Amino acid sequence: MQRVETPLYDAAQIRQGETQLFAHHDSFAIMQRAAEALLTVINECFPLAKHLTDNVDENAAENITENRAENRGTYRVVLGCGNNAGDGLVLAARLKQQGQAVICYTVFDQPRSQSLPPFTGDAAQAYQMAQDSGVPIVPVAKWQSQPTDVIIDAIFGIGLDRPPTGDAQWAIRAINQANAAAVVAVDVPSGLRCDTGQAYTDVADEAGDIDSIDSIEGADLNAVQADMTVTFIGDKIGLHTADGKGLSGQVVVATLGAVLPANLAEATVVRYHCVYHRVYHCGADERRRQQQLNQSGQSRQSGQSGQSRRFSSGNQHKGDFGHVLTIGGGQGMFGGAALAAVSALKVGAGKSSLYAHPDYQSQFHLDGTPLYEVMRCHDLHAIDASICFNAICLGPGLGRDDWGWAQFKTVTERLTTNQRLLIDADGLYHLANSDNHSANRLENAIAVITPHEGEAARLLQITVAAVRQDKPAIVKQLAQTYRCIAVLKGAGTLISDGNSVWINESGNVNLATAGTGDVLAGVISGLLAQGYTPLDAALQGVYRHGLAADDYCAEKKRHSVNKAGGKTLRASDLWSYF
Ligand SMILES: NC(=O)C1=CN([C@@H]2O[C@H](COP(=O)(O)OP(=O)(O)OC[C@H]3O[C@@H](n4cnc5c(N)ncnc54)[C@H](OP(=O)(O)O)[C@@H]3O)[C@@H](O)[C@H]2O)[C@@H](O)CC1
Ligand SMILES: [K+]
Repeated sequence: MQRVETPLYDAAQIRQGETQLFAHHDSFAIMQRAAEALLTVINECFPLAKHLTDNVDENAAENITENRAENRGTYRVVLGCGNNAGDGLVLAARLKQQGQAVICYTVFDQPRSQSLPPFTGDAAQAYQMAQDSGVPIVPVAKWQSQPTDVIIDAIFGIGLDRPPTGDAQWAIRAINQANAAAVVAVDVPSGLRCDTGQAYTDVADEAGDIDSIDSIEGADLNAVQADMTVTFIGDKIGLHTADGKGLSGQVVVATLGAVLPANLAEATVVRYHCVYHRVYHCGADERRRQQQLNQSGQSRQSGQSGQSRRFSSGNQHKGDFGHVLTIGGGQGMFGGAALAAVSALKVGAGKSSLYAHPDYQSQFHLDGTPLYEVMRCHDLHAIDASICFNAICLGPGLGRDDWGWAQFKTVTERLTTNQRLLIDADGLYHLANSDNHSANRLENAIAVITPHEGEAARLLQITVAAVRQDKPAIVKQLAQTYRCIAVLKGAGTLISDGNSVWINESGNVNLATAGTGDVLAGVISGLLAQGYTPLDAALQGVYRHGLAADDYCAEKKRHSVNKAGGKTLRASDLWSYF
């Protein structure tokens, strides 16, 4: 499988790109290029309204009908006070020149002196251009809820540095509630922090305790929900993770002629997706090499592209594909461990064993169905995990009680060098509560940890709100602190080896369902057992897990961003799509 990576940048790096551009080009010409890129995308993607609802006031409907009869669209451009607004103003002028019905709304007060333009620099020139083209420019107080083809959000771009308040906040809400066929964000959806993907909210951002997601769940986002974002100079981190993944819609990059560093090592964060070759063939030499690696317990060197050690000569034994031991399933919590153990098999592990609470030792069942394919492990002390198992998956449904803690201790105290280990769920709870000894032992193991935001907060002894403030930095910190590969789960899941950060492209809101994390733990463990490096196992596991959810949605004809909020996926549904 080949991994395709594209660099993502933060605002400071984008500003460097701007500086390079301005050394050779007039800055207003660059703004015009930005507007031209917006115009092209809007004309191609949203050629007149398609989805106006019936629920509109009559006058507005007449206007729309009139415009439609003349083959004209209606466009509303909402302006802030900086160059993001400048882009919007030039776009408005160009739309007007094309004969479209366009109106601009300003969210900031007009200057006290009417002789001064409300904008400065390039945005002032853009304002003049829009006025000369006859574009009406009115305060946002005149906003009426009437249907529109396209709303263009040009309030804030990379210059946003504090929560939107007053008219800006009001305008963001108005855009989100508007009856528009599409909302196009200029550069960045307003209210979204482009470096981290965290949106401002209507409640204090510092709210939230360690491990408590609920305390800040449900806050209204104070940011524009876009269908499409046309972003300039280079692609931005915040458009692909955390709140940004859902708020940005489809992202289109217009470089405007800027050349940012192509060397991925220079970019702090990359976005990736994987290209699949469904059948892996390899010759005798490769098989021999894989056997040697197996025997020595060494990991395969990772590269830009990771190839599976699986091969399809048709002459392999199930032992050739790795054996996973899942340790979990405390009292009343068997389901998570079972999901993980089966998932390891679904991604190609040869064998899967499960060590669970004695309550479950007689027979393994999931939803009433016996798990024939999962073997029982009876005594953790009696095994030498490094010999019997190629990977250990520690934590799904383990429980936070004494039994769970005892199993955690048994495993971590017996970790041998190069033991392949994934820690998830309650395993992470115990890791956070154990002394540094356990973290140090992870250094010797080939380890992957898979926390969600709450677990990450606990592992770093900070609040969930602090995790959300900068997830790219947090995932790196997790990898460095625990000396392993860290996977920070959520929209736009992040993976880090302590140096670089990857953002996964696959997956959708349906994955926010009980048990999907257990499936991911099993998937990554299954790949670890097959000989993937921990980084490849994490990257490919997260990608394949997301892709399975995307395939599920495509098949059920349910879209990944479901504005109605309906979620129908059950964790075990993913198995059919691996
Ligand atoms: N330069 C280029 O090459 C190109 C630039 N381009 C475009 O320019 C955009 C960047 O423009 P920008 O720097 O003027 O910042 P922008 O995002 O418009 O914000 C304006 C000002 O708002 C203010 N402010 C911030 N937060 C606030 C808040 N919550 N509430 C109220 N005010 C707030 C803050 O000013 P302050 O009030 O702090 O003085 C800030 O400076 C970029 O995203 C792209 O679209 C493209 O044309 C491509 C070429
Ligand atoms: K914007």
